[in-house]
Amino acid sequence: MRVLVVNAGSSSVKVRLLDGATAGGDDDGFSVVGSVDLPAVAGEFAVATLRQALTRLGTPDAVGHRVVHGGREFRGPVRIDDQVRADIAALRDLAPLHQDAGLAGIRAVTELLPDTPAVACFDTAFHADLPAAAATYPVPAEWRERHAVRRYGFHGLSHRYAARRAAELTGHDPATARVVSCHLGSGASLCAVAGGRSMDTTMGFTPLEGVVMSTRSGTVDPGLITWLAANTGLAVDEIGRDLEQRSGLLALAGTGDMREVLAARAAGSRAARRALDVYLHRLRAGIAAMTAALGGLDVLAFTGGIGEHAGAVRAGAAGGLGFLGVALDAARNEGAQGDADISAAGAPVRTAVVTAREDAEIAGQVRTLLTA
Ligand SMILES: Nc1ncnc2c1ncn2[C@@H]1O[C@H](COP(=O)(O)OP(=O)(O)O)[C@@H](O)[C@H]1O
Ligand SMILES: CC(=O)OP(=O)(O)O
Ligand SMILES: [Mg+2]
Repeated sequence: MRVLVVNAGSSSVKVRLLDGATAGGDDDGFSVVGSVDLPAVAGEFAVATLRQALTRLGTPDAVGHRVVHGGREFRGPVRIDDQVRADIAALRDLAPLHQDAGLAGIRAVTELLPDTPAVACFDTAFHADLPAAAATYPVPAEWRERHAVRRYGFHGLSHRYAARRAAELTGHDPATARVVSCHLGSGASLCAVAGGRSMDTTMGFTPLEGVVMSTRSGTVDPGLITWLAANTGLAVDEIGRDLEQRSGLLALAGTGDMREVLAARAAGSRAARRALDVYLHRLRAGIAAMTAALGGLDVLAFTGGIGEHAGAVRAGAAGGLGFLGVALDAARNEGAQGDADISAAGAPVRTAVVTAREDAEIAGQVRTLLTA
């Protein structure tokens, strides 16, 4: 089955054609036939550009879309129809930038391929069965009941794939392994995975909670927000924008690009050093918290642009986690290209680098749903 995977992010759209006829392999039997990255402007992108891309890539049998928020309704992949599209749109207030991008992708592809079956695959679905202790905020019942306030979690497509792949790479059985998956891209979250199930994760009601990101703060004291609103004249939407777009690495180092942070630190920048120290402090704390949710750790997985390429970040995180049994082989860590086991010989916890393959995960879900 040839599946066109559309991963429409807030700043770019990645379109890939995968062919699932190839059996076996590292990515659920899907090989990438072609790939096109398109710019997205404010969540929209040109149908004409997409048409050109499709002409180059060829005709798919089915389409799979990454949709960030599935709310309470969507607990797994669904065939897209008018009702599903309306239900996805109704969730936009919960993650406006991400949801608008996903909807724009669905709209554009539907226009070009109206008769091709299309499936929505959700970032939140992997976390739909989080244990109540991890999913519940200790806030008034009316918030939880009337406004569906809970911890949803995100990056589920990436975590699900990375946890399984990291277990395989390190000689563990994915059906039983306890894996902490670290998706470190411009957005970042960690996930505690036991036997392929999400047991805890660092993002919550929105993709703002958790570890430090490129431009997002991650977790801050909620009292800070009420204090700012009461005392500074900043409007609530300005505070929200500042926490999402003007915080994180950008706020501390002047750039949200980890490559630039690492280069500036190497050149002696104190701001870059502190930004990295804060990033790693929170990352290690998050990994330890995820490990506690699992009652122990077999495999630590790094994925996403930073997780895959920033050996210094992996070393900085692992360096403080020896007490958990994590230890890296310095040469393997520095030299890692693509999927690799980077553990020190004899380390009781294995550490792996995994290329993020939301596309393979989506294609697999599309095939499973449409052939069921
Ligand atoms: N070689 C590298 N070294 C360090 N960081 C890198 C490297 N390559 C990419 N990154 C970082 O990865 C991040 C983007 O991750 P990615 O997963 O591609 O983003 P997105 O979440 O937008 O899909 C950026 O902060 C970028 O600096
Ligand atoms: C959910 C989320 O944060 O996605 P991204 O990392 O693509 O911004
Ligand atoms: Mg990403």
